[in-house]
Amino acid sequence: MEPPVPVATAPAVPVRHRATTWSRARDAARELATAHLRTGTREAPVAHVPLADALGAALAVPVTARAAVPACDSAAMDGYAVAGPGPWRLVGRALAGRPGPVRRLRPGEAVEIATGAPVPARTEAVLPYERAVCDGDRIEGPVRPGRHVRHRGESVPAGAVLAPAGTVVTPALLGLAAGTGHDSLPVRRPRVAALVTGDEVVPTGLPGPGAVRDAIGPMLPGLVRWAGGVLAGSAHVADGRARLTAELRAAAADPATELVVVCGASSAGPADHLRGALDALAADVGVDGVACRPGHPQLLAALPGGPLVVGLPGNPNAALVAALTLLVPALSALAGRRDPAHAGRRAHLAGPADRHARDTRLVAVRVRDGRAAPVGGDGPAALRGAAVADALAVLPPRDGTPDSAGPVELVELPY
Ligand SMILES: Nc1nc2c(c(=O)[nH]1)N[C@H]1C(S)=C(S)[C@@H](COP(=O)(O)OP(=O)(O)OC[C@H]3O[C@@H](n4cnc5c(N)ncnc54)[C@H](O)[C@@H]3O)O[C@H]1N2
Ligand code: MOO
Repeated sequence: MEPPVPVATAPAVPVRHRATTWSRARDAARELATAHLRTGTREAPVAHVPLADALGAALAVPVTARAAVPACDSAAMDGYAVAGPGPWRLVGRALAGRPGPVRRLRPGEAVEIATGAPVPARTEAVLPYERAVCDGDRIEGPVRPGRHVRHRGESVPAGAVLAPAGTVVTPALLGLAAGTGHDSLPVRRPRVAALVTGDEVVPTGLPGPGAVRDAIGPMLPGLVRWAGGVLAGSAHVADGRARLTAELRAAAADPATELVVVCGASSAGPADHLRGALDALAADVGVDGVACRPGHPQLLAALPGGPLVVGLPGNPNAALVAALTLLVPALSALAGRRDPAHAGRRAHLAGPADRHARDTRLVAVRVRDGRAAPVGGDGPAALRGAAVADALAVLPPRDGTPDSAGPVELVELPY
């Protein structure tokens, strides 16, 4: 046990005033993570995961079609496969998934055929039922050569590149992969470990007097997955620099961990030990404070030879903003995919929202018809706004940025 922290004490570390601007911090997070990857210190191995588990992950390598689509020349309409000029004599019926009645057609012959069924060799066109005139086994109707026949590989030739590395696996990509013969996909999902700090923080139930229910831990699995990673573990850490240092050292020792998120302990109070712990571990701190509201005491560091560390403030909405500023850009870069939070969407503000003199403000908004209406409830400790918002509007600082009636940048919220 560590001795209790004296009530009146100097700050754990001196308050620093090196805040990075918000937009620079967001860009730096991606740059630092990309540079970190290049050093080869940590990179998630390529995992071949079943299709059902690949949704949302980023492709680690380009994926090519294992099979052509369609796999053979086939009918694009229900009707009659015909050869030569009409009228044609009906010689059988071909259904998808069953062997056809004849291997090849002779001029003047027709086979009744279902959409998707392989056409017999020498088929010149498919005559849809709607255009056919039938009299017993005699068929007539207008056709053009090649009409309503899908040729092998017409949609996807075998071996064609389906999607480049970094593509986020969507339902459509899952369908495409399955349709071209894949049962699994090669993805890269950086592993993230979380340390939730604070003696007062409890993980379940109604918080008793002086206790605070953990509101950040439950946000992390979704945030991490949205950015292309996987939250491999989460631990509660009681306040204390030695404890936090030990937990960070342990997390760094696991070679599978690429990023550690520390919640709380990020500010300048007597129990805020993150910077002290990082100093003890000789971490390289790349972003130390961000000029934004909420969320300014956030940081990004790299442990020597080990994972990146993102420090999120203890206030839950400040933590969410910080996660969108540093964690999501860094993690999506580690995953080799686009950043889902910063997609370049913009909208006009549809209500009053005060700018801060020196810091960028991030305001919870609902976006309708290109207009972003502030929803309120978005102070540092309040998640009520973000919980019902579509996005965060980015309000640049008043000082040095002229007033503008133009649209503001939006930060997407995870779902
Ligand atoms: N002298 C200064 N004090 C503070 C500053 C500052 O710059 N100078 N910054 C303020 C801002 S802004 C924020 S945000 C907080 C950040 O605090 P920490 O990251 O050090 O976090 P704590 O002090 O541990 O907690 C702050 C607050 O949040 C509650 N908390 C903590 N963890 C959780 C959790 N997992 N779920 C829900 N709530 C949590 C904690 O009980 C506190 O109420 O510092 C300000 N102070
Ligand atoms: O991060 Mo604090 O406002 O900025 O809660």
